[in-house]
Amino acid sequence: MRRKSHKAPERLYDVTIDSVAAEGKCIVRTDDGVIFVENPTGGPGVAPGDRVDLRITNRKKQYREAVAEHIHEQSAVRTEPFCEHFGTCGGCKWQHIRYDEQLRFKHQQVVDHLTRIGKVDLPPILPILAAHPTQYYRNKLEFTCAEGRWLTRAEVSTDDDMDPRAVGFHVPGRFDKVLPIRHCYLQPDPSNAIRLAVADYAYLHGISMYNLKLHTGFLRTLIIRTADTTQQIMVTLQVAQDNPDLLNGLMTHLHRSFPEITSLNYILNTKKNDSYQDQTVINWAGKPYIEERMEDLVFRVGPKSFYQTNAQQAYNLYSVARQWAGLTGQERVYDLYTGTGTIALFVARQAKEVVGVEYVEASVADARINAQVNDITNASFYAGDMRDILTDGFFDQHGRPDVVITDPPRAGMDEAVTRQLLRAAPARIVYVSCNTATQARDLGILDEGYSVANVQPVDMFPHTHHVENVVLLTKRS
Ligand SMILES: C[S@@+](CC[C@H](N)C(=O)[O-])C[C@H]1O[C@@H](n2cnc3c(N)ncnc32)[C@H](O)[C@@H]1O
Repeated sequence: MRRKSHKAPERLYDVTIDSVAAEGKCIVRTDDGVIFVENPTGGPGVAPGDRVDLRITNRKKQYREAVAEHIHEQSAVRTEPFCEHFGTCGGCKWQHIRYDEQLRFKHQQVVDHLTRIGKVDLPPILPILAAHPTQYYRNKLEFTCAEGRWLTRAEVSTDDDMDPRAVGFHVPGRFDKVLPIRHCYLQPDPSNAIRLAVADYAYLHGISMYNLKLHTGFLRTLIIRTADTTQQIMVTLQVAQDNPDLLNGLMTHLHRSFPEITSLNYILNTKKNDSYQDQTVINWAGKPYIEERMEDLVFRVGPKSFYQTNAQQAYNLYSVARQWAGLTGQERVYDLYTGTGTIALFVARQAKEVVGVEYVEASVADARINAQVNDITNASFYAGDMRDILTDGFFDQHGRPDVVITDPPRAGMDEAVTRQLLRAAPARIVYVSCNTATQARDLGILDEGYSVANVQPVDMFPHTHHVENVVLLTKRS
């Protein structure tokens, strides 16, 4: 019989957190190697400069992982978290770190990745573009409805009055557990009021929430989109059962309580999971889309369309990309991973021609509509996996690019795509990235033909570890 080992977990006492590492973890460097310290849900949350006791939770060949069990002294980079859900919610995990320090850490992360992973020659990296405001900056939030225990109204004070219905975010790592949110600092008004109205209405009218384990219940998700630039608001409810009475009651309530909602929709999803990209959206009231403005452009955003979630910072980022594209009106620009074509359309008036490529067909359809809505006739969009579509034949058919703007997902570009860009040999490549580790890897390959001429980090998501980065590459002669 094998005996269970009861070895005491390894602990380190009174160590100082050095800095932040990838994915929002912190790092401690010891003589025995590095330790990555998690900021666990429900834990105290650590910050660089804290003096802490650590419990090792995992040992790997190259590093160890740990959680902080006790904080002896708090670092000067700390500030008071603003949200009551800090430590339990998975969002805004850096709100205990001062914003100027968050920016410093993000800037450092860009420098570290580009130098250590990319190993390319770099010009001085520009100061990171800070976000203003740093709260209520998101234009889209998706809440999950679930059975929970939560007070719906301030005046309810006894345990018996507690609402068993939650509308909030998934508890990190738990597909079936939802954290009821009272006030979220991510999306502007009336986002909180709409979410509370749905939870209150469900409570008062006995509407059940979908149970992801038992597959019972009615309300699944609530998606709220707000467009700061036009003040339009879209609400989409996802329900699991075809029950017109329940649905119409709730929709009528929202419609009357929030006349500012310009697009009210629902999705009947009877599948076992909440993903709705393959489901039909029914427009219940208002228009089936909202509009965002950027300079003289109007973008239609449907319930399933992708649009950058921080519209103000997206504008700043696109402006950098367009400036670095160096357009004179004579260039053929390729916008790779174009989504709904926003970057392509943003640069189109200053280019001879723009070609956008993206693999989500619905996004390509949105891009074409947005080109029409804005009277842009020199942009064309094609659907396909970048690796398959960006062939020599494609370039022969649509013309070689003078400039490429590329904005891949977190995984970066497939190596075949990166090599294809080397072969296509545009004069400039503007590489927009939401993951500097994969961007750095790709820059290492592009180094065969290109020099890094400029680097601009952009903070799109304050109080998270995420950082966007724009890199200008110029062809070596
Ligand atoms: C970071 S988003 C960029 C969106 C767009 N540039 C914008 O600013 O709104 C990345 C886009 O790449 C698309 N994508 C991901 N993998 C792809 C692939 N293998 N081939 C083509 N498109 C892909 C995604 O659907 C998504 O729209």
